[in-house]
Amino acid sequence: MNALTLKSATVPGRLHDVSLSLPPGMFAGLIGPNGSGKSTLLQVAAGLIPLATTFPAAVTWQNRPLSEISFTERGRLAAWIPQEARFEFGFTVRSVVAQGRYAHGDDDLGIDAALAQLDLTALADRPVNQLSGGERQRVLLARALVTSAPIQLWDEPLSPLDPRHALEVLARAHHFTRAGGTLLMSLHDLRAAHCLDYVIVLDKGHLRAAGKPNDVLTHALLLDVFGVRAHHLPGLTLELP
Ligand SMILES: Nc1ncnc2c1ncn2[C@@H]1O[C@H](COP(=O)(O)OP(=O)(O)OP(=O)(O)O)[C@@H](O)[C@H]1O
Repeated sequence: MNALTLKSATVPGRLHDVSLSLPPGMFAGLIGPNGSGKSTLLQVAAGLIPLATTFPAAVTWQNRPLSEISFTERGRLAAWIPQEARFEFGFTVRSVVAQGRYAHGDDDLGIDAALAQLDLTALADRPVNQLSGGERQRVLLARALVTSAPIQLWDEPLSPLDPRHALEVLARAHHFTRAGGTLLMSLHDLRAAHCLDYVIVLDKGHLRAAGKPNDVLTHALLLDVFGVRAHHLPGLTLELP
């Protein structure tokens, strides 16, 4: 079974004929320069942007066409984290995280654990629109994880996080995929992408390469797609204590 597939996904001017499939248990990184289509692809995968054409183009979750999955069931099967953690209203952190249980009948299951995992317990009663950027991002991560959805689609979640929180989120993500979940995460940190199971490279809306990081992140590709030279040098390595 595939957890997530895109077949010939096209959004005019943004994404061109992209096909990919991710099995359960895969932690995949989505990389590409600014404007290459990462956010667009994630929103297509989440069912938030309709495809320009239907058959044979399609998005499937667990081998089922998205069009045949009700919105409530979508809320149980997949979670999407937007690139920007913006909140218009001052709902409390706890109530925003609790939105992740909406598709489960607002049962409040796992909310305290998710708050603790994202280091938000002390902030639980604070209004979300008065938090720092990194704190707001952690609220979105907690809301996504509390859904228990087996498909997680995260748009640059690491960018606003400090080193310790970023490492903790990566550890949580690996734990999630080792337990059978599927995570597609966009990121700009190519060194972090190198540590994932699989990388997908977008360039100007086209799928440029996909596969194991060692096979895909070659010097030639990095120079051609990103315009950077890669060197393997000893440097600063960070890990959780
Ligand atoms: N709502 C929109 N309507 C029309 N075009 C859009 C819209 N959002 C993005 N685009 C365009 O689609 C292309 C892909 O944008 P997208 O946001 O998917 O790129 P990205 O790879 O996520 O970029 P970044 O690394 O800067 O976040 C860009 O050319 C962008 O200008």
